[in-house]
Amino acid sequence: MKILLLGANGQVGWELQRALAPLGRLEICDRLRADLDRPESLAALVERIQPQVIVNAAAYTAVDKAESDAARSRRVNAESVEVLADAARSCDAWLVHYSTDYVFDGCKAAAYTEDDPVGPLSVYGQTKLEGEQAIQASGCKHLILRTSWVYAARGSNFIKTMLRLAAEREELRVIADQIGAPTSAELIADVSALLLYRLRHDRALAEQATGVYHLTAAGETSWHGYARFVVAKAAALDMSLKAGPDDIHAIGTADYPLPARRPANSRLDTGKLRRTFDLHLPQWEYHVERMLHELLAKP
Ligand SMILES: NC(=O)C1=CN([C@@H]2O[C@H](COP(=O)(O)OP(=O)(O)OC[C@H]3O[C@@H](n4cnc5c(N)ncnc54)[C@H](OP(=O)(O)O)[C@@H]3O)[C@@H](O)[C@H]2O)C=CC1
Ligand SMILES: Cc1cn([C@H]2C[C@H](O)[C@@H](COP(=O)(O)OP(=O)(O)O[C@H]3O[C@@H](C)C(=O)[C@@H](O)[C@H]3O)O2)c(=O)[nH]c1=O
Ligand SMILES: [Mg+2]
Repeated sequence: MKILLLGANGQVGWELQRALAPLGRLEICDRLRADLDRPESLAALVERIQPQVIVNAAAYTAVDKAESDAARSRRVNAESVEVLADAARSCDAWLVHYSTDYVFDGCKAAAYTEDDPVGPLSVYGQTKLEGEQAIQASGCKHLILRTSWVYAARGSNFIKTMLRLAAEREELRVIADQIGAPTSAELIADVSALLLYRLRHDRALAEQATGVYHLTAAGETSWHGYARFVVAKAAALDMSLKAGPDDIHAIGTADYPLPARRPANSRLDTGKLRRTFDLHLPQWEYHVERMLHELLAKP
């Protein structure tokens, strides 16, 4: 099986390089080899490689910057995704693509299911939604995996920001009225590989599996709860910090103005994915602790 991987140097892309390796021959593309800012260049790439699977981990993920850079965000998150989907359709390849909790407005009281109406609050969320819609309209075989609050040992993310700030400052202020599930790139990549393996070996499943799935770790927290957890665990691993968990103050969204609006409820219901593919998703704390060990534990 030939797999074309785009965005290979991102948090998820890097873990996919590891997780997809046993499945077949990987064609690994970074930004230089596959530039999603140039949608017109991508059809020829797919045509040349003739993959059985395209995995797209590239995206414009700078949520605040996207507000003033909508055209580029749309080229990367939507227009290029449309080209990839059309190319996948042409060579009858599966397209595995990642999307986000930010396609929702966050007003629902319970966790969002795949059937809930979308309503993005930001340019990032809107352009990611347009990417989903382009895939659905293309008619290619696809898995759109919506995830949330992604982190990895390699890459920049909320955990790294909190560790840096807690090392520099005696006090932090972190939003407590946005809730979701921190999800590790490692888990996302491992599950992606399992799904592809199942699709390859279960024809009946492959025939009805196309669609959107929510893929996050189990459980939930706020950004504030997440930051406290990270700082407490880092202190226990002897990281030298100026702020401890009790120095992280809970604030409201209104107290932390940013260019992009974020959903108050980012919780995604993962029942469809777990039932369809017979999978278990671990609690969010499990992979966060592993990541901190990877970053901080001394031999
Ligand atoms: N990060 C998060 O919290 C969440 C992410 N997601 C989704 O998961 C997926 C993976 O995200 P994640 O790994 O965290 O993101 P990262 O920001 O870690 O990685 C994104 C990758 O996309 C690449 N990229 C950006 N612009 C282009 C371009 N014009 N051409 C080619 N490549 C480009 C980047 O390249 P370079 O390395 O050169 O910058 C980077 O390797 C994305 O679809 C994202 O929307 C969903 C929910 C949460
Ligand atoms: C640095 C900092 C952030 N915050 C808040 C701002 C924001 O609401 C929240 C998280 O900050 P971030 O910058 O990590 O947020 P953000 O970049 O919006 O993270 C999102 O990225 C995209 C790609 C996604 O798809 C989402 O699932 C989500 O992970 O924490 C504080 O309250 N205090 C702080 O000191
Ligand atoms: Mg089209």
